[in-house]
Amino acid sequence: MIEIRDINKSFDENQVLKGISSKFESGVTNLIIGGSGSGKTTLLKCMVGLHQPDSGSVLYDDRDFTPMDFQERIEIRKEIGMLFQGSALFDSLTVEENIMFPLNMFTQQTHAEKLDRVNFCLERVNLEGKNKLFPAELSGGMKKRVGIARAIAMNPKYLFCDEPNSGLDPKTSIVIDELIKEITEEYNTTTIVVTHDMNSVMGIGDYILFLYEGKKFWEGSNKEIAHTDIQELNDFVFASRFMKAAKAKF
Ligand SMILES: Nc1ncnc2c1ncn2[C@@H]1O[C@H](COP(=O)(O)OP(=O)(O)OP(=O)(O)O)[C@@H](O)[C@H]1O
Repeated sequence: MIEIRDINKSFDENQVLKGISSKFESGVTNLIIGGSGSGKTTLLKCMVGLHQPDSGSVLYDDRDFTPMDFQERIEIRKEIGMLFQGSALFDSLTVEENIMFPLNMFTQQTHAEKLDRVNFCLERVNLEGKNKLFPAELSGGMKKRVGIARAIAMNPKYLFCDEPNSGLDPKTSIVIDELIKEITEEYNTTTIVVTHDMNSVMGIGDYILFLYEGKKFWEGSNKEIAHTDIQELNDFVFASRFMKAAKAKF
């Protein structure tokens, strides 16, 4: 479980995060949603230590991450898997080398042990045998799956996904969403997904945190979101004519 308490973050005069508190449970998919510029990525970066919040705390299973120095954070960092926007694979490395990267960095395992783990992760994302391909030889959906395989290589307790569906067609997006949900439930990870994708919200949003102008505006599940009367949330989630019509049928 990850808890954030009263997170504030400004860039010069621009206060981007305004006192955000929330709890993200393990074994469920937690989504952070909100319009462009509402502070989603900044919050994610504050949580993983890429930004230092001005005030507030981030607790990983009761371990306060915020006051820790670089060295102290390493233990928690080893427990974090990240799926970056655009997959962020190393183009000059093969699929196998990409997935092995965190194992080389953080473990003392033998090559055979690391290869076993790579093969296990590749199988888990349905890409067995693709070890020697380079990212340029993969489709967008395959790249995301390799990104997920790399993110789970260290058997993480915490999984962060930044816009996992960006650039994917709707069908492939659902495959990626389902994979994230399955992995979360199978390994009981605390999973946090930043997304714009309303199919993800309705499909896998066990817990949803809606940010609006840097504030926590609403929290709840995908079942509850269909019945909310909050104008700002409705305008965001049910923005299209199709979604408005679909909502009327819930
Ligand atoms: N490193 C930075 N320096 C200065 N301002 C920043 C920085 N990072 C983000 N901001 C500002 O913080 C605000 C929120 O940005 P953020 O990227 O967190 O929003 P977002 O909700 O993730 O948006 P999007 O959905 O478009 O990715 C924006 O006004 C942005 O310009």
